[in-house]
Amino acid sequence: MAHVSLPHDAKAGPTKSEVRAVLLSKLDLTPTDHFAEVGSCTGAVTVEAARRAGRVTALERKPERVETSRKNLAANEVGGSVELRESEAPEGLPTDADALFLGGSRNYEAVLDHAVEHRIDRVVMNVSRLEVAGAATAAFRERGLLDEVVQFQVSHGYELAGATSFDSQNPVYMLVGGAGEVAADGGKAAMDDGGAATDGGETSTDGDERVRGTERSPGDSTGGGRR
Ligand SMILES: C[S@@+](CC[C@H](N)C(=O)[O-])C[C@H]1O[C@@H](n2cnc3c(N)ncnc32)[C@H](O)[C@@H]1O
Repeated sequence: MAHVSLPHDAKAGPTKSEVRAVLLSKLDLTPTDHFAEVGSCTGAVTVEAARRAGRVTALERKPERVETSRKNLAANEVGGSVELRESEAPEGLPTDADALFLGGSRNYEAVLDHAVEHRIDRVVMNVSRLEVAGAATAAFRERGLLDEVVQFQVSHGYELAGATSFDSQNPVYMLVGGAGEVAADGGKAAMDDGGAATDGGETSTDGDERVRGTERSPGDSTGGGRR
């Protein structure tokens, strides 16, 4: 897959290429998918998504960043399948998306409500701030959306005195899940379970809260996992 070229920058973003690689593996986009994005900013994720999904609807609340997205999409010869909307989600979100990425966190609870209401199959949110990560994790769990919480940090090597040292990027918290299998009760049962699980670990045998995940180690205690 071609490199993403970003000749136009914004005051935020881009989502770094290694983070995008993990994000794209979680979103698992196919040519039949309609992908919705909250916070296109530089358009780095939008470009990669447009190369994989059949349709992309990308929202950005700041008009100058919509322009930046538009120019970077053009620089990567991506366009036809992408609808860029200047809008603050959940306003402007499509109701028929198969996958949703929250790159911006404003109104994220209402955005997650939209995902539940419209049964969006894959939902991923990237967070860099610790407090927001905690609150967003709870919001995913309360809605029965949470499959995985992934935290990672990328460092780039550089040469120092004939050896290799590293520059590290900020840690990323990636919340991964979806509403494709949320029960008809709107996730209420999962919410009730979540209530039990957020009691400071008192109900957990190993003091370790676990989410419904797909790739678990043998010692993991919870079952289920959608994919
Ligand atoms: C960290 S940047 C996203 C970076 C982007 N993924 C990229 O690669 O350039 C977050 C962006 O989300 C936008 N944003 C935050 N909340 C939003 C919302 N509810 N609706 C639309 N845009 C939002 C911000 O204006 C900002 O441009």
